[in-house]
Amino acid sequence: MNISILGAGAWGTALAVQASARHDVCLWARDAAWVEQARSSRLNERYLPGVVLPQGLTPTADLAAAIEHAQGGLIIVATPMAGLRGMLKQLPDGASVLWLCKGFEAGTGLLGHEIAREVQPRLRVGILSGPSFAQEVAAGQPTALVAASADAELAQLAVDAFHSERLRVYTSCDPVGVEVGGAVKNVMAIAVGLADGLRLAAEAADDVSAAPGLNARAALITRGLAEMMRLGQALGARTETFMGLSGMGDLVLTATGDLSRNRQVGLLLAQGLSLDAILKRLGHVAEGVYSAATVLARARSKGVDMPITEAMVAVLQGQLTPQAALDLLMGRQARAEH
Ligand SMILES: NC(=O)C1=CN([C@@H]2O[C@H](COP(=O)(O)OP(=O)(O)OC[C@H]3O[C@@H](n4cnc5c(N)ncnc54)[C@H](O)[C@@H]3O)[C@@H](O)[C@H]2O)C=CC1
Ligand SMILES: O=C(CO)COP(=O)(O)O
Repeated sequence: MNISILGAGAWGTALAVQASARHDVCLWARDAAWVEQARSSRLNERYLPGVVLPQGLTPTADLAAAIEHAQGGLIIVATPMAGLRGMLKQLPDGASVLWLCKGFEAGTGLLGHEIAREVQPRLRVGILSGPSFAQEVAAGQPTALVAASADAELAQLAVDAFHSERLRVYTSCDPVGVEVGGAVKNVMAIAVGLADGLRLAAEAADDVSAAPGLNARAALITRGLAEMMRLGQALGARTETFMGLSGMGDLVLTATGDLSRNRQVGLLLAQGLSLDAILKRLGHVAEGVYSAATVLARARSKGVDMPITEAMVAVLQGQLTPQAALDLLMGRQARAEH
């Protein structure tokens, strides 16, 4: 199959590396200088250091040629959420496209499939999501993904493209649930990072008496899942999706795995670094930073209570310290769990 991956960050590059073992893969980057360098070095030192780009993978800066290459095959949009709308606008009618980004669009508050409906309703669209750190996928470490689309043939095309002995690809007919899971887990990973970071700071100060520990981590993950499900149900998702790879699976991975950029944001905020300094240090996108406020706005418009998200928005906007956010969550009125 001919596959074009649009966006040569960590995740686009990792999937391109995997797929190029069996398919003819084009990897488009907007930076022509990067393409020149990648063609000669066969490396992506900026976004995925140490991973060799196989010969079956062709880096290109020519977007039209990349789109042409995937005619009758598959296009993967691998930009952050902020680039999705711009990419979809350039794709031809009838193209088969999946995106990898996880979030709500800042400003409009839309999920990917809603953006697609708005800008290019004649595309065949879906999402590829699930617990998957790019570095592990690039290294061929066992991973399971989910391809979600209302179009079952398109989800199957994703299986044909990426399913292998190292990478299992499940299908789902619930793009709404899969997208809500991917967006909300990023915000929860910031929250868990924040709590774990407060713990590390307390250990460094040799006073862990009331610091958040493993109990707090489990509570945030579980109550985070409850927030994710409430919002998903209000937006029309299927409940069982949140018990799957793109819900609980990705939430657990991102909230507890130190490779997560969103978790790192929380850990570093708890150390007292400014958000600007953290984003510079990461050098990669941390979608939760940009979509937390839109998750909250979307929840409020549906009358959905999302207290952890609300606290994270206040921390990210500098209105609450990490400790005050935790105190606020602990101080909420008692209520029934379900
Ligand atoms: N890195 C990972 O392990 C995973 C990432 N994702 C999601 O995939 C998306 C991309 O993540 P990464 O590749 O890790 O990001 P990254 O920060 O490593 O790279 C982003 C890439 O997109 C390009 N880019 C940025 N803004 C753009 C725009 N407006 N238009 C076109 N290109 C643009 C950058 O030049 C860079 O090549 C994010 O939404 C992320 O949440 C999903 C699963 C795993
Ligand atoms: O989505 C991811 C893993 O599934 C990557 O998470 P981060 O963007 O937090 O690194």
